[in-house]
Amino acid sequence: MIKVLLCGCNGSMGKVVTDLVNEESQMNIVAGIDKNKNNQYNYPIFSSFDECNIESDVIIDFSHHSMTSDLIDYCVKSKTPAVICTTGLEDTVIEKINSASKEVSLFRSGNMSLGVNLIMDLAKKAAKILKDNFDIEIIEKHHNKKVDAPSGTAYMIADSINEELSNSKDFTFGRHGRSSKRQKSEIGIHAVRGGTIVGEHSVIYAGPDEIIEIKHSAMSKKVFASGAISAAKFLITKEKGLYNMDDILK
Ligand SMILES: NC(=O)C1=CN([C@@H]2O[C@H](COP(=O)(O)OP(=O)(O)OC[C@H]3O[C@@H](n4cnc5c(N)ncnc54)[C@H](OP(=O)(O)O)[C@@H]3O)[C@@H](O)[C@H]2O)C=CC1
Ligand SMILES: O=C(O)C1=N[C@H](C(=O)O)C[C@H](O)C1
Repeated sequence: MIKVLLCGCNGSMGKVVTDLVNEESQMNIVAGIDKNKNNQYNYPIFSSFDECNIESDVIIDFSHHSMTSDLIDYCVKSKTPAVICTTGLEDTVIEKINSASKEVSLFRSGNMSLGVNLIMDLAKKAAKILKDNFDIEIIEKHHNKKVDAPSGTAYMIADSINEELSNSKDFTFGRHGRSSKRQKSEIGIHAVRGGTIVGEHSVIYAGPDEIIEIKHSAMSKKVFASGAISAAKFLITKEKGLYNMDDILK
């Protein structure tokens, strides 16, 4: 039985992960971490890693960026692998994850769905073929409870396109103003928030007299929870290191 510690267990994603793990025969949540200790589950909830005295085989984290640094300290100290799905991480925390992965196995992805990881490949390929003749804009749409903007996925897509173009692009976030004419080197990134939109990402390539659009829509939060559960099963078989969805999909 794989013992899971679920970080952010009382959040929207925490609830979906709990329901899906309950359907698994070889996996079980042994404890949760959440600042809100209101308990609707059959496992104990701790408000911090310091309080947590229950051993686990793997951590699944859908919580808040302010928690990630403590999560990494706990992973290193307890040698527990973690699937980090939380977005909005500061650069210093990303660096901390990268160096901690020399001591423990960590998996990080801003989007745990199969589809987004496929469109990242398509987006890179399109950018390479279309080169400088096409302006690239990314539009992401999410529910009105989302804390961070732009989304982790929008950053992932923009970074992978930029890498493909030898890091020649700058990111412009939510363009506005009287003198805000688009520059050739820009990738525009725009965040829309409203209602219960689960998560939509479009990459638009606007060229002379034609437009190409690559789009992914998540229809429920289950795709992310199920991706995180698959990543947890994958991670516990791996040596220390940093992994992402590419490692599962290849
Ligand atoms: N990689 C992926 O595929 C996906 C990533 N995400 C990311 O996962 C994260 C969680 O998303 P979601 O479930 O929608 O968010 P929620 O806000 O619904 O859930 C987060 C939970 O963490 C709790 N929390 C907040 N701050 C702390 C803290 N400092 N210590 C302990 N617990 C804390 C919240 O408590 P309270 O409500 O009291 O603040 C809440 O219960 C986000 O970063 C989101 O972007 C989401 C979906 C997919
Ligand atoms: O907060 C969310 O809901 C989501 N967050 C992730 C992100 O920031 O990209 C992934 C998904 O789109 C849902």
